Amino acid sequence: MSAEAAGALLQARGLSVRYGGVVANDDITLDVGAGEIVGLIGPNGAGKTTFVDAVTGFTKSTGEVTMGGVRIDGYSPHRRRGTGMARTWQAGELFADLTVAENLAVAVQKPGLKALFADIFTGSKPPVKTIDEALTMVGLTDAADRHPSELALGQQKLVGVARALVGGTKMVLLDEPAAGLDTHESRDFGNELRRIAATGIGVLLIDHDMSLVLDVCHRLYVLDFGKVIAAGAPQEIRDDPRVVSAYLGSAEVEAEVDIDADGGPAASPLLQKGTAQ
Ligand SMILES: Nc1ncnc2c1ncn2[C@@H]1O[C@H](COP(=O)(O)OP(=O)(O)OP(=O)(O)O)[C@@H](O)[C@H]1O
Repeated sequence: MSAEAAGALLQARGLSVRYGGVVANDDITLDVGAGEIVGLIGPNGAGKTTFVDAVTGFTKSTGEVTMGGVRIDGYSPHRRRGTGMARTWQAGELFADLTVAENLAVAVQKPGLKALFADIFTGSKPPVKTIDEALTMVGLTDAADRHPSELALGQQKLVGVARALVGGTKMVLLDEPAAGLDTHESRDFGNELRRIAATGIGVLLIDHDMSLVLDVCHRLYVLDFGKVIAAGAPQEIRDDPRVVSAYLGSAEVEAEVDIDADGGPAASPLLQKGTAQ
C-alpha cells in the first residue's frame, strides 16, 4: 500500500536544493508512511544526503515538507525534531567513553548551557524509560551499561539507530547506517529495521548495500543527478534499465538482468555492483 493511500507520515513535495551552480535536489516528491521502510538510493553524489539535510532542516531548500499533514518546511531543525522526525549522520560515530545508555541520553539532553545548569541543580535525569524502549526496539537491552568498543560493529550501528529513536520518534531518516557491515551483520540489521517499522515508525533508508535495501524496503526511490529517475517496489527497481545504467554507467551494463527462478535478486547487476561506494 502506498504511503499516500495510507496517509503519509512524511511527505516532500517538489523539494529542491541548490549549492551554487549545482542542483543537488531537483523537484523531489517522496513520501513515507507509518510503519513503512522506504529506500532512497542512487550513485555517489546523486543527492541522497542532501535530501535528508533538506527534510530535517539542515540545509536550505524550496518546496514543501509535511509531517503528519503539518507543513514544517519553515521550521528550524530543532522544531522539526519536535514533530517526531530524527536522523542519523553518515559519520555516526558513538562516544567511545560513554556507555550505550549514555550515548542515547546525549540525544535527549536539552541543548544549551541553561539546560545544562538546570540539570546540574535540579538533578533531572534523561527519560530512562525512553532509552530502555529504544534499546529494546533494536534488541540491545543487555548492552545499556557496556561501551561501544565492547559491541560488534552491527550492534554499534544499531546503537546509532536507537539514538535516533529516543524521544518520541515517529520517523527516522537513516543515512548509510549499514556501512561497513558484512553480509551476516547486514541481514541482522535488516531484521531489526523491520521490527522498528512494525511498531509503526516510518523509516527512510539510504544505503549502498543493495542486498539490504532490496530485501528490507517496501518501496524505493532512485536519485540520479538530484532527480528521482525511478520509484516503485524493489523488484521493479532492480530490473529497471535506467537504474542499472545510473549505477553502473551505461558502458558497463552488459549483463542481462537475470532473476533467479525463485524470484531472488541474486543475479541483478545492481547486486553485483551493490556495495560500490
Ligand atoms: N555543502 C555543500 N556545498 C556544495 N555542494 C554540495 C554540498 N553538499 C553536497 N554538495 C553537492 O551536492 C551533490 C549531492 O551530494 P550528496 O552528498 O547529497 O550526494 P549523495 O547521494 O548523498 O552521495 P554519497 O552516496 O556519496 O553520500 C554533489 O554534487 C555534492 O558535491
